[in-house]
Amino acid sequence: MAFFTHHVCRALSSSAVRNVVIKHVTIIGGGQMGAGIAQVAASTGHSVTLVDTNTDILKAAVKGIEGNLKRMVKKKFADKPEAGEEFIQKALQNVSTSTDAGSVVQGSDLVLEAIVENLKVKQDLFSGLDKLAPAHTIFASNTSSLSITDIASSTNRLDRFGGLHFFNPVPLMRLVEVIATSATSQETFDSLMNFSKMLGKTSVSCKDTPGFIVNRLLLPYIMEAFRMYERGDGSKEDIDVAMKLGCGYPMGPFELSDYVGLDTMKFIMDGWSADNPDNPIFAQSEMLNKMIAEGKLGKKTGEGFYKYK
Ligand SMILES: CCCCCCC[C@H](O)CC(=O)SCCNC(=O)CCNC(=O)[C@H](O)C(C)(C)COP(=O)([O-])OP(=O)([O-])OC[C@H]1O[C@@H](n2cnc3c(N)ncnc32)[C@H](O)[C@@H]1OP(=O)([O-])[O-]
Ligand SMILES: NC(=O)c1ccc[n+]([C@@H]2O[C@H](COP(=O)([O-])OP(=O)(O)OC[C@H]3O[C@@H](n4cnc5c(N)ncnc54)[C@H](O)[C@@H]3O)[C@@H](O)[C@H]2O)c1
Repeated sequence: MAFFTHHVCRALSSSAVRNVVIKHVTIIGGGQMGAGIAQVAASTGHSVTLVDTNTDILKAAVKGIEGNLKRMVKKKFADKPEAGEEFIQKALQNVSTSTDAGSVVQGSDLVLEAIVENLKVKQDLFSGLDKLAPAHTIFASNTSSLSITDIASSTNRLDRFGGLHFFNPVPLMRLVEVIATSATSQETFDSLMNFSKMLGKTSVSCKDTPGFIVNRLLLPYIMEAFRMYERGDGSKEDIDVAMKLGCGYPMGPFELSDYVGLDTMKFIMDGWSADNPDNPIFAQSEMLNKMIAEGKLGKKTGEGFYKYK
């Protein structure tokens, strides 16, 4: 019944609003995820403005995008290097950068954030942009597990707000979770689904429940791997090999944690601990806290559970 009511309400509340065809995209946060999403959007013909507060990060992001495109083109256009070069140049021409989100959102159909996993910071960002973006602009968050409803509550565009959760590395991972809150209009949801399709991704529809689908299952698995290691029940190498060869996973839990970034893992974990203080699955990991205090954040800093140099 609730499901039926929800869908009828979504359909009614938004009947006057047209679908937004997303062509111009502002992506906020030029880190691992923002740069990856920018790469895929630009290579599929969207015009992209990538925003970060840090100009060095923006330079590194564009350089990384170019490097990744070259890697991909080598394989895809093996017999046609000139067409490959043209593809790279076209994609790069679709990307511009800025340190001021407020000045670039006017022309955007979609504003997608991939900044730090912190509710207050995301809310502050969107509440400011809500006053500057055109009425038709859809806002979306790439949050790993914060509530989309909570992030959207900082704006006056609840019907034009949803979640678009990409996976790392964005150019290779085929899934996007599309999240609708109870206030997201059917048109907004359809536009986000269609955008994911235009990026060449497969989408699944998710409710705005903690961790959506993937992270609700992934987080307890990774945390249990940490506990096994902390108890001395297995070495990190053996646990990684076991999960790769025993389950066919491309990376073991420690390799994957280094890949995601241990700071991001902790931001995610802290959110779950705060909301579920009595659930041992989400209890703090002293090992993780110590590694972060030592600046070992994983692949991005050259060391996490493993060394990368
Ligand atoms: C406590 C909290 C826990 C929750 C955490 C949640 C985080 C988040 O919300 C959700 C996630 O994302 S969860 C995370 C979800 N993610 C996962 O679970 C990831 C699991 N890992 C994997 O799927 C694989 O290991 C990879 C796909 C990463 C690499 O593949 P591989 O076979 O092991 O290694 P390879 O041989 O090196 O690369 C193969 C080819 O790819 C090419 N290439 C590589 N990187 C590239 C890039 N960035 N761009 C473009 N291209 C790139 C490379 O050049 C090569 O091409 P070639 O033409 O053949 O030379
Ligand atoms: N790392 C992953 O595997 C992964 C996967 C899916 C989703 N996510 C989510 O995506 C988001 C970003 O993760 P990431 O791994 O790319 O982080 P990251 O640390 O690599 O990048 C975040 C970037 O945001 C910038 N930033 C922070 N506040 C900003 C602001 N107010 N305005 C503009 N830029 C700002 C930072 O300078 C940084 O470059 C998080 O919400 C994370 O939970 C991460």
